[in-house]
Amino acid sequence: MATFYNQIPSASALFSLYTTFSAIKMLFRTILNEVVPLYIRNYITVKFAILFSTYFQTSFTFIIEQRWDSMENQTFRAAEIYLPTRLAGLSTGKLLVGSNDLKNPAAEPKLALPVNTKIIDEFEGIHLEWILDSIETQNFPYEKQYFHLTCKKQFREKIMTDYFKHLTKSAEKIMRNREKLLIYTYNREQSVWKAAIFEHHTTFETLAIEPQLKTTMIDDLDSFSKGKDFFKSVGRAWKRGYLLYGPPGTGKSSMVAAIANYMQYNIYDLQMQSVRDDADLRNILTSTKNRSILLIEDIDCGADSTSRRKTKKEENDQLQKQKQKQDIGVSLSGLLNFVDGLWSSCGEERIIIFTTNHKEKLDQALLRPGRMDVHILMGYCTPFVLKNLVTMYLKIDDHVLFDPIEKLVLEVSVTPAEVTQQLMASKNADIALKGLLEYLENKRFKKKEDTKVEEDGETEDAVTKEAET
Ligand SMILES: Nc1ncnc2c1ncn2[C@@H]1O[C@H](COP(=O)(O)OP(=O)(O)OP(=O)(O)O)[C@@H](O)[C@H]1O
Repeated sequence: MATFYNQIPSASALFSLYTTFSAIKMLFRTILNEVVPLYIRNYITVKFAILFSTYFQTSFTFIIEQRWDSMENQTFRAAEIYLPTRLAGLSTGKLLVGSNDLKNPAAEPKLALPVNTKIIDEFEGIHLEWILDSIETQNFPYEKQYFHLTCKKQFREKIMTDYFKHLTKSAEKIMRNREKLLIYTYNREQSVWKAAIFEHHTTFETLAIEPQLKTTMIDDLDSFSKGKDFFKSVGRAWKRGYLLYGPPGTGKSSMVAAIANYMQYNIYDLQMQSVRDDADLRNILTSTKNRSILLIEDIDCGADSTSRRKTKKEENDQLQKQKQKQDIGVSLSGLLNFVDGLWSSCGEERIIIFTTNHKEKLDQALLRPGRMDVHILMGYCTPFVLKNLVTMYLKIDDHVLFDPIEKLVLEVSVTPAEVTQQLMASKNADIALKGLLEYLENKRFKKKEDTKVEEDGETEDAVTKEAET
């Protein structure tokens, strides 16, 4: 009777079987490699893989890349905003935590998306798995990230039609309720925008400007933010351009802060010097988000259009500026053309703000009608602005020194920055206002002196000319 032990082949029989099988396998592989060309072998392998995945795979994966058609992919952006809300309380295995709140180091750290970690979401009972992945590429200026969103194959349509809508709507809601605004500056070395928390507390309530200007600005911003359909109906891009001009210290930056706080828009603060060329500019602009402000300060580095003879120093300055302009590879009007063209096709709800201390020096291309929608003069203090500042800083609305100070404000050009500096000198209204009065009197005295020197100079010139002739 054959026992179990009798049926087990001997070790030598097993070894000879193994060597025979290996030899056949090697022979088959050699024939295959020599007879069948590589591309046919690859083709067969791919076909097999597709066949197996189609018939046996039950899941479906959406891939969401950072860029879409060389623009920032808004679906990717929405996922980036939405997914951190799915992290708290979930056992993802690992979490990224951090804070960039410099003002409050003890602030509770925020959660961010770790790379290569599964994040689970659920939508109308459908189980979804998100993974953020990244690869380094040579073509892309920095690491390229993308999301994998996996669901059961049968829910593919539902996810396409309903879940992505839910994702973008949720992201929009989160953005609207976000408590802190961000200010981005462009890092030329890494070709990325770097964010910091924007904590400029100026609002339209604390900005001392003429009431008419305040109302105009607020109305303009309101109609802009509600103007999606209007802009569409007249075939224009949903964007608004403001040119803020006026002497230093008249509140141009404060106005930008008031606009950002009112609209709840992040600011992209662009230094033209950090732009290398058109390709760089395209990258810079396409990586800015909707509902934001593109701010370009002190743009008066264009050619001086005034006919006044320049001093040696001014000529040197201009040469330097022209050189810088060549170095940066894009001109301001080039930027404008770009913004007009590019943002008309891809951006929505954008504000662009230029500031300058010398409107008269600006390139005419900038001032052409239709370029900057609204030109706003941020001027010297008027009696109204002065009173407004005093009320804000000293919490008083009347004082015996008001009258002489108001008269002086009409005589000398004083900026709100100068006035606030004097008002900050003391919390005591008598001391602060006395200081302001003296400051203005000094200014008036200096102005008179300067006028006298100028007049004397002109008389001397006339006398010299007469003597020469
Ligand atoms: N209209 C204003 N209302 C209230 N505060 C103001 C106003 N203008 C200026 N200030 C005060 O003066 C400071 C400097 O003003 P700001 O930087 O806004 O001026 P600016 O016109 O942008 O100057 P620059 O051209 O030098 O950049 C502000 O921090 C603010 O305290």
